[in-house]
Amino acid sequence: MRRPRTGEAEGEDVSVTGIGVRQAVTLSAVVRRYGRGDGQVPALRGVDCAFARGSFTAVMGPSGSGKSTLLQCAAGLDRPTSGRVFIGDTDIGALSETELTELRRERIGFVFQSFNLMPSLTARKNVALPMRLAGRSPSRAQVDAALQQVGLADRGGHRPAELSGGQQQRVAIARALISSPDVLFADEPTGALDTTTGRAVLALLRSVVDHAGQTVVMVTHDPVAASWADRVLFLSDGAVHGELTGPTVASVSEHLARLGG
Ligand SMILES: Nc1ncnc2c1ncn2[C@@H]1O[C@H](COP(=O)(O)OP(=O)(O)OP(=O)(O)O)[C@@H](O)[C@H]1O
Repeated sequence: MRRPRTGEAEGEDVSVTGIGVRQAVTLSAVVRRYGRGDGQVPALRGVDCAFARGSFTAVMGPSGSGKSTLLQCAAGLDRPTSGRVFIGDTDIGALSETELTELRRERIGFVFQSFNLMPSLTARKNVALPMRLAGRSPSRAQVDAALQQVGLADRGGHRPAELSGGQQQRVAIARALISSPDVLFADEPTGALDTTTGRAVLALLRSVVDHAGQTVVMVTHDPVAASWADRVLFLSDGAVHGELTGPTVASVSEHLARLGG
């Protein structure tokens, strides 16, 4: 079984000294409120956490606890109401929209539950699309290498409808990996998959960390999916409520039950 590697210690410190050196992503006192006045919803109430380079973390918690909001803020897809988010040592709140777009393109990959592939494009063209939209044409070899990494070297010419759900998600992961991002964020990547295909996607995320040294942060409701991670961070009501290193299905389920999730 996997175990957290050296340097990926329990209670990883969130202090400024670790930023950019050991941490791929750091959130400091992050608050995110939606809406205004009486209708305001505090989705995150002051979150401090960090994700070590080359680690796989699952983020869990009851529905509405702020998991997706945390991921969106960490990935620079949403801006916190207050607090700071660092990718490596870059404070992304200090970036202009153009700089943030550039940083997301170069250093961050995002995978969604619903794959979000273009139905009319082949797997190869889907994988190449973000780079093409950014005005760069990846080489055929680059695209094929990304498809190879997710075990779909022989499916490049297929359209999404000709692929299984698990294969479609692997194409989406190849699309996220083609720019060799430091961090891959995944929001319920196995939520729409059956157990077997979900396991293949989790094995792939695991190998992205173990073999490519990238950092994966995954939101999930599933204790089995979370048990593939090095660490589980629990959220409840917009705040961090504990973490587990070396999670097992049983320990994750027990912690979730205590949170009421
Ligand atoms: N765009 C939005 N506008 C208003 N409120 C929002 C918005 N997005 C999220 N919220 C609220 O913020 C809180 C946290 O939402 P979030 O989606 O981050 O939770 P979650 O833990 O990912 O939930 P789930 O497990 O159900 O997907 C919830 O109360 C939600 O209703």
